[in-house]
Amino acid sequence: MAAIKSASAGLVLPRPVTFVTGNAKKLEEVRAILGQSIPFQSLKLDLPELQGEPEDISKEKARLAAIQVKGPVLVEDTCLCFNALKGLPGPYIKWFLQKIGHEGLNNLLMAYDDKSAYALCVFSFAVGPNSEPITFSGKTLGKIVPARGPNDFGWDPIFQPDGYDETYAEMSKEEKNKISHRSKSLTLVKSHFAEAGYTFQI
Ligand SMILES: O=c1nc[nH]c2c1ncn2[C@H]1C[C@H](O)[C@@H](COP(=O)(O)OP(=O)(O)OP(=O)(O)O)O1
Ligand SMILES: [Mg+2]
Repeated sequence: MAAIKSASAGLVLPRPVTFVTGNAKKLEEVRAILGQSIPFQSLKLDLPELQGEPEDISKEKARLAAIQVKGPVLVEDTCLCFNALKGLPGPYIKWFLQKIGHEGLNNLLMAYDDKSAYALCVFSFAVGPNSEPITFSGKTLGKIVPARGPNDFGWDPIFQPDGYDETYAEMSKEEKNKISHRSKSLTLVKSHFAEAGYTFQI
C-alpha cells in the first residue's frame, strides 16, 4: 500500500497500525509496554511461520499479515535460544514447549554445564503488502532453571534473566516489561516511529 510523504511531518500511513498475533499474552505485554506511544489495533491470527533465521521468519510473518490487513502491520516472532545447543530451540521453542514442557526443556541441557540462554524478540513493521518489512531485535540474557512461579505465559517459569534471582514468571509484569526481550525490541520500534514521524489517515 502506498504511503505518502507529507510536507510537514514524515510518512502518512493510510491506516492505523495493526498488531497481528495469535497470542493474547504477547498482546497484553505489547499494550502495557507501548501505552499511548504508538496507537494500534490488534488482530488475532495465527500466521504460518517459515523455518530459518529469526529475522527472516519475522519479516515473512509481516508480509503475510500485511496482505491480510491490506495496510500497516506489526508482528513479532520470539525465540528462546540455548547457548549449549548453538541457539536451538530458537524459533522452534513453541513446538518444543508444547511437546516436552518445562521439564523436557531443562532435560535437554542435562548433558551440559552451560545452562545459559537468551530470549530474542524480533518485531517487523511493514507499511503495506508491497513494502519490505523492517526488523527490530531485542535480546535478554539469562539461564534455564527448573520451573518456578506462575505458569501463565509460555516458558516464563524456566527463564531467569542475568542479574535477577527471580524467573520471568516470578517477577511482576511491570518488572518483566522493564527488562524483557520484548520491551528492548519495542524501544527500537518506538524510536523508528518517532524518527519516521508517521501520521495516520483515519
Ligand atoms: O515473553 C515470553 N515469555 C514466555 N513465553 C513466550 C514469550 N513470548 C513468546 N513466548 C512463547 C509463545 C510461543 O510458545 C513461543 C514463541 O512463538 P511465536 O511464534 O513467537 O508466538 P505465538 O505463535 O504464540 O504467537 P504469534 O501468533 O505472534 O506467532 O514462545
Ligand atoms: Mg507463532
